[in-house]
Amino acid sequence: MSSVTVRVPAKVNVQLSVGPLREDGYHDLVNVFHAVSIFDRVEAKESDAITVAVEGKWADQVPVDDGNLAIRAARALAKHAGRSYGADLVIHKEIPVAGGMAGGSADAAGALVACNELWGLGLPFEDLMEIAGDLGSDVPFSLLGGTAVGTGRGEELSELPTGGTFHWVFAPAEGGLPTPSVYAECDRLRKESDAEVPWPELNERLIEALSTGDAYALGSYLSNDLQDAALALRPELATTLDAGRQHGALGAIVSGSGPTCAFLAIDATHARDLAASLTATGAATSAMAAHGPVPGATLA
Ligand SMILES: C[C@](O)(CO)[C@H](O)COP(=O)(O)OP(=O)(O)OC[C@H]1O[C@@H](n2ccc(N)nc2=O)[C@H](O)[C@@H]1O
Ligand SMILES: Nc1ncnc2c1ncn2[C@@H]1O[C@H](COP(=O)(O)OP(=O)(O)OP(=O)(O)O)[C@@H](O)[C@H]1O
Repeated sequence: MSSVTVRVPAKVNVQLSVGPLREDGYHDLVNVFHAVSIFDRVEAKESDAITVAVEGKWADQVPVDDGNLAIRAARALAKHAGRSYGADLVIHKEIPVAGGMAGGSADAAGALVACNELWGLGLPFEDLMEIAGDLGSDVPFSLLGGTAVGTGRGEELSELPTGGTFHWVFAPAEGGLPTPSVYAECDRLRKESDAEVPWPELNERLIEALSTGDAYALGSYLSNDLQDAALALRPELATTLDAGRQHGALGAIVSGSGPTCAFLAIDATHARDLAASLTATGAATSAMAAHGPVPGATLA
């Protein structure tokens, strides 16, 4: 096989509960991931070395050196297989960069699946999941897709049933937010308020809303413990969230570590209208309608 292409979705966190800071610098989470229909494509072509090129909407913001998560993923897979393999990776980028939608993680997951196929390794899904967890907390979910709860750093996943399709609008913000800075701001705000940080618990009502496909209930239970930190770093996001609510969003939330804002719509038509209103009124510079859940990294 001389070339393999994999399609990988973005995510939104419908519940992100952040526990106390651990000694290793991470936080224990209850992280309810939901994969949505904004996709990066990762193509792997036969080569002697591992290289990466990026094309598409956000290409100029993505590193093409060893810091690229797709390169790190391909290297980790070759190491696991115990041989020196090569692949020219081409990422077609649709997921906002440093936007809280796990774009880099998606590319890492895509590279794992594509190189596993290109190199004929035939490694089982569980092995890919293990390598994924070492690459980043969000990478295992990018492989799995659907809707799932992540505990630990977010890498220990259990799938969650969903009844039907949910419709979303995503408004990326100019310039990204680095994930470590948002967690650090969350810790700083907590220290300042001196309140005890509770152990994160799954919201059973949110799980019920997901399983019954009740968008109204899901909208009312959306929660993100990183939102205050993201808003402290980017106060203008509050205006975007308010505008979405005024245009009838069932819920409006910062996606993960932000700065992308996520709005839950009633149906596909409402999502299209909401996206159009957000951009027409200038509340967002761009807005994308999408739906979820969708599968994780899949051969195209
Ligand atoms: C905000 C989320 O996107 C929600 O899904 C994730 O928790 C972040 O996942 P990610 O980008 O894959 O993060 P990683 O690459 O594993 O970690 C980047 C940094 O985020 C912080 N981090 C991440 C995950 C976690 N459970 N606790 C943390 O404190 C740490 O400072 C870490 O050094
Ligand atoms: N393939 C990649 N795509 C995007 N960014 C990458 C990639 N590889 C490395 N990076 C670096 O990682 C940083 C974070 O990118 P990413 O798009 O994954 O953020 P994010 O969506 O906020 O992550 P998450 O939601 O998982 O916290 C970028 O600023 C970029 O420097």
